[in-house]
Amino acid sequence: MHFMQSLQAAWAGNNSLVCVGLDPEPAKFPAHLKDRADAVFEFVSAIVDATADLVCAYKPQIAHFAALRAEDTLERLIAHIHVKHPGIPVILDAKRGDIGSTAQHYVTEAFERYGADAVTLNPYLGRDSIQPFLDRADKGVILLCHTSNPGAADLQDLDVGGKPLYQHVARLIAQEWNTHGNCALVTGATWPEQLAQVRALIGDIPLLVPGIGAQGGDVEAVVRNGRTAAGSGLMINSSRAILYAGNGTDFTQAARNATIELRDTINLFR
Ligand SMILES: O=C(O)c1cc(=O)[nH]c(=O)n1[C@@H]1O[C@H](COP(=O)(O)O)[C@@H](O)[C@H]1O
Repeated sequence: MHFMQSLQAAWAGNNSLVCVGLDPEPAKFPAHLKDRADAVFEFVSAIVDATADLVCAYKPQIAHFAALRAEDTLERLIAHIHVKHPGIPVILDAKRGDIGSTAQHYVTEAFERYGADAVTLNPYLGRDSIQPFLDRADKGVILLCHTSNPGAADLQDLDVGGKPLYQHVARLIAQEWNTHGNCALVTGATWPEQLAQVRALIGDIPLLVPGIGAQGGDVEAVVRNGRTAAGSGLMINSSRAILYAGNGTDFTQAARNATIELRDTINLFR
């Protein structure tokens, strides 16, 4: 199924706008898992199995696996999600962006090697760097627009011809790059005003919104400023606040409870 169809189905089927970020940090794992040979897979797959009926997507972050020399674990994890929880889309958070000939290899990496349904990309090299991804109409192309970190303002808020740069990015993607309807944008939860500005520029294009939970973004402001007229259109990501909600033998139950709480809080404001 196409990414956008899977996302729509998961939004509706699970009545959830929650995206769980899969960012393994072994130092934070429960003690009983730490010494196990396959701890990373056991941890992240257990979190997935405990939350799959509560989410609209999963977002594994590639550096968290690569830094551990665990790319093979990432491949197995994505295959596990597809087999055990078919229909839940997987966003590979890789934030790629390079000249077109190299971008083609990143396309192969994301969609053939890892089997992701969507990938995060940095748009600042321009359209030709993104075109090989845009051409994959079945896959989601999720482009950084206004990121969640404090330094987002350094460049993304710069005035360019009377408007901040991020608004040019939003308009360009919505009006020119989204010809196959497979684009989404990243806007951080920590910048709710900018989130509202982006929503006003892009119609119903989906937004991936990281920055609630550990980064302190406000869920109500995100939903009110980012939802579509139908009360949807958002993939609200939380990683650490769900993954490490507990660190005992009941860590999956703690993650499940944190996900339920987030889903229900979001749904209050839709
Ligand atoms: O593209 C992203 O996912 C992303 C964009 C952004 O602007 N801010 C941001 O935090 N992220 C990612 O979202 C996740 C946030 O993790 P938590 O702060 O633990 O919920 C991390 O994997 C980040 O790499």
